[in-house]
Amino acid sequence: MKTIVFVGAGSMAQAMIHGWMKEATVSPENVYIMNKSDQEKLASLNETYGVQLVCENREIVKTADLVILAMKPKDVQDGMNSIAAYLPPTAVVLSILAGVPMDTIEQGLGKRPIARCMPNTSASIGMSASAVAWNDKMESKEKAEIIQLLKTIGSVIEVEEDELHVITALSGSGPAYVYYFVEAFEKAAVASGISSQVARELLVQTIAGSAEMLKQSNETPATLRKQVTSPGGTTEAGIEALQESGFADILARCLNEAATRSRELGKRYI
Ligand SMILES: NC(=O)C1=CN([C@@H]2O[C@H](COP(=O)(O)OP(=O)(O)OC[C@H]3O[C@@H](n4cnc5c(N)ncnc54)[C@H](OP(=O)(O)O)[C@@H]3O)[C@@H](O)[C@H]2O)C=CC1
Ligand SMILES: O=C(O)[C@@H]1CCC=N1
Repeated sequence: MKTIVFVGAGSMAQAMIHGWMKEATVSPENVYIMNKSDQEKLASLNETYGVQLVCENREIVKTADLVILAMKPKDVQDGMNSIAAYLPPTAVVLSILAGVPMDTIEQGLGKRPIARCMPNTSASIGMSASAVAWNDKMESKEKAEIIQLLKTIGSVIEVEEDELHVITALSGSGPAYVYYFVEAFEKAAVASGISSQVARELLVQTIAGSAEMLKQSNETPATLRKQVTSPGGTTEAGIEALQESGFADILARCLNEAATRSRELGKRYI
């Protein structure tokens, strides 16, 4: 995959570019970026990473080996229209759009090898949890190249396309839930007399440590939770408050609402 063209250079494209440049996976001379109108963002990415600008020179799309669709779902048709006439038949397409099915992309850009991936913003530090699905045109060599690219920005698992709605709700949106959790806990700690600095430092390390425990130990989350929970102790009191407040139901609702939105996005922009 020598020449890569990003159609849409926003937050997620930047996270991926940052990850690739940090790991020197891709050479910046081979990465082209385009936006709808935000030239300032393009100039800033050019200055920071040395990546190239498509600008008015759409001819460059003719040299693309890999095109990454990274605009918002509402812009998918415009974005595809802007490159369709230039896209060579050999180019592979990787979409990171929430909800939008590969069928829609095949209709806009022709039957060709297409991958649909759901990364997350932790790509910028090489910690994305990415899931990827393929259409039936994708050959194993192209799959391997895309997996290799995705591995340099974090972990990758191969899934079926219809699983991506729930995955988008879980790990695509997931960082936002964790940040919201930290915001809420920090606010509660400050209200209870701890400084936000102390609360943040302890919370962040607690999350990082717990994530590592989940990765490194062979125990289930429930067993690890029980190891913290002394009978009649503080954790038990805290967990009871979560249970009485319907915490598990709240998270189930969060996941369902986000997955439903992903399905709706897919239908809205066909
Ligand atoms: N943010 C996240 O955490 C994640 C996002 N995603 C998916 O990634 C995609 C991008 O999200 P995100 O980076 O947050 O969005 P941003 O709004 O930050 O970036 C979208 C970019 O697309 C550009 N764009 C819009 N229309 C066109 C067009 N017709 N041609 C070329 N470029 C265009 C915009 O340019 P301009 O500003 O000029 O309009 C903008 O720079 C979405 O589909 C989202 O579902 C997936 C995983 C995680
Ligand atoms: O909120 C969104 O729609 C995108 C998809 C996953 C994360 N951000």
